[in-house]
Amino acid sequence: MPSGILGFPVAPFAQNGKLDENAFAANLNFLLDAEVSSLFIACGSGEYQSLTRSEYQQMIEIALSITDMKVPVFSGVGGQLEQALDLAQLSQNLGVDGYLILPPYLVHGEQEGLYQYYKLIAESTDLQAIIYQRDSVVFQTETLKKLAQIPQVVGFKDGRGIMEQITELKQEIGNELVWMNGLPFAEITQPIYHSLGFQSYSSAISNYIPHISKLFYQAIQQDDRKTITTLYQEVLLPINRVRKKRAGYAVSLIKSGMEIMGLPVGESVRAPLIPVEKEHYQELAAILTHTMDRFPPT
Ligand SMILES: O=CCCC(=O)C(=O)O
Repeated sequence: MPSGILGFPVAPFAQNGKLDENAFAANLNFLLDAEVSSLFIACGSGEYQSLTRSEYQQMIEIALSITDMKVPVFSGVGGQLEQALDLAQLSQNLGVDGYLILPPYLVHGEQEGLYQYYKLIAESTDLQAIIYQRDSVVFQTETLKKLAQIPQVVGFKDGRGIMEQITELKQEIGNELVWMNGLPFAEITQPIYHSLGFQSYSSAISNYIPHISKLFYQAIQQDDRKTITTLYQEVLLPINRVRKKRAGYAVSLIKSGMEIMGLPVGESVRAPLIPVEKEHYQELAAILTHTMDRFPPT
């Protein structure tokens, strides 16, 4: 199971709205050069909800080809149950190492229903399965305990940030799972999650300023409070303030950050996401200019 900084590439779309395979490959190579511990393909930042089945397959095939087993590759599966089961099988057939099970869409489930949804998907293949708590899903301890008993279930990723709940989950279930911080801008809360024993997190900014991700991760590991505070004040909190200005900026701001840093991605996102507005784009550009001046990549 991966630990440390988890890479979550985007799904670049060309001017014609189609998946830009070359830009996607460039994003993957950039993340590999940044030494992320693993790649999570077609998840939230990869606009899972908007991909066609063939785009999904293309992204996984490109990722497996480029990584060439250098790092583990996980895919996103979820939403409508039958689609999730189909994509889980496709992921296994293509050769991924595991998948992140995203929540169901449109409906809120009772605990028993959530248990059955994640169990059916996790048991549908032999792959490593990571339970992703986000949006409509909040697990009770007993539910996650039962899921942790499923052999394929190896990890839990939190995207809700309910501190009391995840403290109890971690204390009650412990080392039966690998624990990951999966909040939209995980660096912001990672010092807290680290203290709870969550050693890994999905890093959106590793798509465009990976040296900051690594600097921050190392500062947390070494309890270097001075560096943590400096990065919070000068980089992370300013970016997060822009991210919070519009729904969906957790994804579209990644593409703008990559565009500003000269990475070939294009800014288009698929509805209901919206591209970053000019004013916010300029705010992010100013933050990144300051970031590169103050913390140049070594
Ligand atoms: O990129 C940050 C969050 C990534 C994530 O959890 C997802 O893509 O689902």
